[in-house]
Amino acid sequence: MTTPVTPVAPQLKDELDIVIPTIRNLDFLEMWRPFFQPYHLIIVQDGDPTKIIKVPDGFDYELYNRNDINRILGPKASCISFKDSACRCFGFMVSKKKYIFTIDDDCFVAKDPTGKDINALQQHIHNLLTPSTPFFFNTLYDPYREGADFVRGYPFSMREGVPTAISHGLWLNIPDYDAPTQLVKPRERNTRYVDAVLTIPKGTIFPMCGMNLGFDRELIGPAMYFGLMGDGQPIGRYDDMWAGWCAKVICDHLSLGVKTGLPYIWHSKASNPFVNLKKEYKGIYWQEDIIPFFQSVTFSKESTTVQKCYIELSKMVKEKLSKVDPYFQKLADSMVTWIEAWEELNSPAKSAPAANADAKKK
Ligand SMILES: O=c1ccn([C@@H]2O[C@H](COP(=O)(O)OP(=O)(O)O[C@H]3O[C@@H](CO)[C@H](O)[C@H]3O)[C@@H](O)[C@H]2O)c(=O)[nH]1
Ligand SMILES: [Mn+2]
Repeated sequence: MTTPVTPVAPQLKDELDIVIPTIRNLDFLEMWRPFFQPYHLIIVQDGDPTKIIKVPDGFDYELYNRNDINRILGPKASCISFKDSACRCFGFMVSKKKYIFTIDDDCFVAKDPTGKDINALQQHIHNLLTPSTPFFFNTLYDPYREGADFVRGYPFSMREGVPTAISHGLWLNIPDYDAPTQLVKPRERNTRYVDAVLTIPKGTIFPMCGMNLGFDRELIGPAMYFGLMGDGQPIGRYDDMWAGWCAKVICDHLSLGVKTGLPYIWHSKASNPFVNLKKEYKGIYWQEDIIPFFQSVTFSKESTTVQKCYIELSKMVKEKLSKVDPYFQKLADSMVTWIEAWEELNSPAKSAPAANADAKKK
């Protein structure tokens, strides 16, 4: 008599939301169906709210357009960008789950060197459920991976690692290049599959790309604000970068880990480099001042939570970056509005369904 096999529920099935910003369509979900269907989707529809976005049958989702964002946040909706992928952070705010995976609608399932489809979500879950090693570099890469370990000389007192807050995945085919690089290398494609996951060392910031990204919302969610970008703003396509710089300095202060590397997705659309140049050119020269600012950031010992760090950081942004451009005063204020909105939607007092009651659900 064969013992019945109890189906194994997909890992973190009820603890993870998949957040997708879209101004196009969701046809890409068909390819991800085997990996994504068990999970709840939060779709943030950007652009014209009267446009109907078709969600393929069989997916459990909630969808928010600009009207929903305005209705739910009221005046605080001013901190959520319009006409930029930055709008995705609204999905982070309304989620009630511990983990988030966010992916762009032009990212598809990639194949590993053996030709096997890569379950990017599963790899992000592994990255997030295993510790990081920001204080001492392990030369054999991820020591928590099957078939790897800490190398000789790695202090045993540090082998427990720290909780992982962010898992940053990469991209085959169209790499995440800035507009100038896209312009000079229009046909360059990334074909290199590097089979590694690395912890980004403490004290090092990095360019976080939002198109294939996982994070622990309870550990770092309030820092994952994608800033004021797109319509009405002097800058675009620095949404994920801004969030990455803020999140990393806060992770360093709170002893949380950030990993980069596997999983890969297949990025299919090269956005228009001329349009991108117009969106990001200010960021390209502002960042020469922004990076030294973040490298100099230190938090007070009173900043013991992400929210407290973020508010302290907003004050530093206002004080030290406003001389770069008045935009940073507005951004600093929006950072505070973001935290206020986050607290409003996520404080225990506010019942979870209320925040999602307005969403189009299925
Ligand atoms: O106004 C907009 C534009 C786009 N979106 C949605 O956001 C993602 C990314 O859009 P796209 O693929 O066109 O952008 P890329 O140039 O490939 O990548 C940039 O986007 C960020 C990474 O996510 C980062 O700034 C760059 O890497 C898609 O899902 C679009 O539908 C939008 O919502 N609003
Ligand atoms: Mn893209």
